Amino acid sequence: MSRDMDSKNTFTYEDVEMIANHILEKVKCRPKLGIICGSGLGKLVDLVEDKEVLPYQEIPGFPVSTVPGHEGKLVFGQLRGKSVVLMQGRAHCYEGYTPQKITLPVRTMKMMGITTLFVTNAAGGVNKKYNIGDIMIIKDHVNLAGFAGVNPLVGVNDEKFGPRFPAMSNAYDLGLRQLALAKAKEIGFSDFVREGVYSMMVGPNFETVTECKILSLLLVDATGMSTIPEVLVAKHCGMRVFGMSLITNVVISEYDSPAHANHQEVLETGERRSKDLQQLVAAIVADLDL
Ligand SMILES: O=P(O)(O)O[C@H]1O[C@H](CO)[C@@H](O)[C@H]1O
Ligand code: HPA
Repeated sequence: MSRDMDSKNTFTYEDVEMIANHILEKVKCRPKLGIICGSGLGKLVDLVEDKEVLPYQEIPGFPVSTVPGHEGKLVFGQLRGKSVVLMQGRAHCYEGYTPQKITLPVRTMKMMGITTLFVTNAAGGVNKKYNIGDIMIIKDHVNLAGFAGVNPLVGVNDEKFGPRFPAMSNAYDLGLRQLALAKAKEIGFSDFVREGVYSMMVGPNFETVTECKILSLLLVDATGMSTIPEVLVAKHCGMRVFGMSLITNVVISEYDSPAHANHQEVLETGERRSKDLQQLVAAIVADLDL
């Protein structure tokens, strides 16, 4: 397929179909479950057996992540007896990509037959009760980037993907959230697994103190720089969505505090909690109906 796809910022239905077929010609696996791994969470691929790996560079049009902690590979294989594809790393708008480009992999997964999407991310804890290392099951989001016009669904709408005005009141599937909470309890994780609201600002800077105070007033529990565009596109094309944030740091909400957020802390927390996250994802996937 032509590498012209790489310079595109928006993709037609036919473009996405071509990219999906290109991938399916290269791998034997035919998954129904897709998992996007957030910053420092790429070790989730350790759960996968019979791996088939495709670097994003080899997939026409796919944005290549430039951020440490995002490998940039599509990993197919078996996870607890189910065929899956993991995105080991994602691209973000702050890297200079359009919202349509960073969500191309989601539409491509849909076209490859994925019906359920798990999104994971590293996030800063806004809720004062949250501790570093907690896992937050996402029950809803506040699309702050969307308030500023950053939304992958802006533009001409092709009904073959989904409706012009998709509902978002049920973005994070209730059944999957209940399954995740039940599994967390079963494996003894209830003390550090919570349910809450995620928000996204474009980044790449971390939030100011006043911004953190505003997030709290907006009922946000954890904040990051990703995920929401992927969820919007996944829901638009009819996928079932489940989301989890690892609280890698707590946001700074006191003026004149000497502390500051940094990506190294984000990656270190991801590393420290990777086994727990793997255990929870494995337990959920084991009982998932696909
Ligand atoms: O959302 P993910 O990709 O997990 O990454 C989060 O971690 C990075 C900041 O440390 C930002 O990219 C933020 O979005
Ligand atoms: N803010 C925004 N994005 C993040 C954070 C944060 O505190 N931690 C990890 N990603």
